Amino acid sequence: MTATDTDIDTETTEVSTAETTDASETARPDGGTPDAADSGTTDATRATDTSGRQSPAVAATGPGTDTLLQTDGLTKRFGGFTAIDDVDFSVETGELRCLIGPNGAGKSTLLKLITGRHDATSGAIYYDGTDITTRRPNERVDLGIGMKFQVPSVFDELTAYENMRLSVQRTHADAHLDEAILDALERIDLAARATTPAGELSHGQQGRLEIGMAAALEPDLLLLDEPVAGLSVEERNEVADLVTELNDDGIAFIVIEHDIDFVAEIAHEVTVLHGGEVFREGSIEAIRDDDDVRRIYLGGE
Ligand SMILES: Nc1ncnc2c1ncn2[C@@H]1O[C@H](COP(=O)(O)OP(=O)(O)OP(=O)(O)O)[C@@H](O)[C@H]1O
Repeated sequence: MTATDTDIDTETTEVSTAETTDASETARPDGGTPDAADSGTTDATRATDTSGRQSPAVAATGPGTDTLLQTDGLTKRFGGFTAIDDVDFSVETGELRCLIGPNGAGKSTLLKLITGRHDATSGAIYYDGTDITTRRPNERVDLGIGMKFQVPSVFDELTAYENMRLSVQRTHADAHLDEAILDALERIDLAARATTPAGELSHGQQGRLEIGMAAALEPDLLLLDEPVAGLSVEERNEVADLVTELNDDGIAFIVIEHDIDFVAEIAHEVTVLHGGEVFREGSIEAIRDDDDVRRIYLGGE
């Protein structure tokens, strides 16, 4: 996604973290997912049966359970190629999960299925008591799923303050807006750069601004696709601190990351994807010591 791709209405000045697209995809004017045409028939499992009863899977992510997100046999095919293959994956409320795996394992595709940027070919996604499998991206944002994509999404010509305003105004009334924007900038250590155009911020500061903007929408689950790619060690540590702080505040995370040191610093549990399937799940220590993971992750298979 680039800044110019994002849908900003100059009257209401609105930005959505999951409604936007990157250069490889085309946004649909109806706000629907961009790839309905290429995904083939969607026969995703429905959450209610014909009698209108809620399925056990929906209830499993509902109030009183620890599970915030659950996928059930989730599959995504691009033509004849299966990028995500019958994946059962779940995230607990408030947990911080890292998603690793070799290039092409399906990590980004899985996140895009969760945000609604891709339609599922089959299977289902349940979030906080709701079947979101066919919900539009903006509905998923409203339900509490935020996303920071791999490509920059701040508006270079707007200041840090103006960028942050785009998010904060969605959750705060006018009377408290200024204070809330400054608080949000303080949280990401950018209050002193409030009047600096985002394009003049360092790569690391831009990354923090993007995460801060996504967090300002007050999600319960925040998805980050390679948040420290290209950052210096110092900038990486700042992002690690920020993610940890936001997680301590109660936001659950799914973080895709190749930088295993960063993963070790932040993760509770790690899921390894390989060939579109869940290959392993466990603690970072167990995953690091797993010879099979090392082999596939290092490209030996
Ligand atoms: N829109 C698409 N059309 C066709 N194939 C796609 C599309 N998006 C992804 N793929 C394919 O699906 C597979 C998984 O891609 P994905 O980007 O999810 O992998 P990844 O694990 O995120 O990889 P990386 O670490 O390199 O970013 C790859 O083989 C990729 O080429």
